[in-house]
Amino acid sequence: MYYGAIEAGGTKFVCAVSNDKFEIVERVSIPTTIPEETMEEVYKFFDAYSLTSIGIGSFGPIDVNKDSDTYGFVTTTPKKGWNYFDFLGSIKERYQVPVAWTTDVNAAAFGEYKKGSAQGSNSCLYLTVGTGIGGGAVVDGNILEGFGHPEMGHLLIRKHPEDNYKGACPYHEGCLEGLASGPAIEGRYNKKGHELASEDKVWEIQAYYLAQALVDYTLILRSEKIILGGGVMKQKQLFPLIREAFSKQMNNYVETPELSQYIVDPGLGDDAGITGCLLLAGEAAL
Ligand SMILES: Nc1ncnc2c1ncn2[C@@H]1O[C@H](COP(=O)(O)OP(=O)(O)OP(=O)(O)O)[C@@H](O)[C@H]1O
Ligand SMILES: [Zn+2]
Repeated sequence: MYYGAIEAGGTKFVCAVSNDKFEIVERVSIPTTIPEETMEEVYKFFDAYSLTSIGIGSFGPIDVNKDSDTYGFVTTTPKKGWNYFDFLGSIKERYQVPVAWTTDVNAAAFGEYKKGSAQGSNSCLYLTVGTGIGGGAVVDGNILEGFGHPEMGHLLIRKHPEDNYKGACPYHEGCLEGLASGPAIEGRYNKKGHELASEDKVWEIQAYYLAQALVDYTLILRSEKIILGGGVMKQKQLFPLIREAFSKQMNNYVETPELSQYIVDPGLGDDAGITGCLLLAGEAAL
C-alpha cells in the first residue's frame, strides 16, 4: 500500500511515495517550469507505483472551494503557464484514486500538527517566510478554509520608523510579504538575506514586522503553536528577536503559551510540507 505526495512549490516540486506507515520509500525533486514539462516528470515518477491515494500541497493562490467552477485549479499566479491550470483535475484524470487538495502551507501545518512541533497540541499555525510569505492553520485536526484558503502573507502592517523601503508587493506595496519576504530584504539592502546574517539592524526590522503578524494571528486564532519555516527563518537569531518584539507589541493583552514554546521552528524541518501531503493522502484514503 503506497501513498503519493506532491509538494508543489514555485521553484520545485517535491514528489514522494510512502508505505502505509508514512515512511518515505522514494522521493524526487522536479524543477517547476511549465505544467506540460513538470507534470510529465510527476507522472513518470508516480506511474511506477500503484497508489492508494495522493495528497497535494500546492503553491497558490489555488481554488479550494468545492462549489467553484475552477475548484482544483492554480488560479491567479504570475507564474508563466500555471495561471488557471487544472492541477487537481490533471492528477485525478491520470490516477483514479482519492486526492487531497490544499495549499503548501496548509499541508505543512498539517504535517507539523501530526508529527512535528505541534504534536500533542489541538491547534497550530504554520508560516513560511521565503520568496513569498504564506500561512496555514489546523484546528482540532481540520485545516482552516472558508470561501477560499487563508492569505496570511498579505496583512497590512505598521512601518518600522527607520525603514524607508516602500515594499515589494505588486498589490499592496508595504504589506507583510512586501516588507518581510526574502525578496523584500534583498530589495531593501541589495543583498540576499544570508549575506546579511551579522547585520543586527536587518533582523531587528525583520522581527518587528513578523512579530506584528504574529500578534494579529494570535488575536484572531489563539492557536496553541506558531511554527515559522521557510528560507528566511534559517536565520535562527530571528526567533528570540521575534519573541521579544511580540511580547512588547502584545503588551500582555492576551495570554499565550510561554513564548519559547509558542513561537517555534518546524520539528520536521524542510520536510513539514511533504510529510503533511503524505498524511493528507492517508486521510483521503479513509
Ligand atoms: N539562510 C538564509 N538566510 C536568509 N534568507 C534566506 C536563506 N535561505 C534562503 N533565504 C531567502 O529565502 C527565499 C527563498 O525561500 P525558500 O527557500 O523558502 O524557497 P521558496 O522559493 O519560497 O520555496 P518554494 O520553492 O517552495 O516556492 C529567498 O529570497 C532567499 O534569499
Ligand atoms: Zn501584498
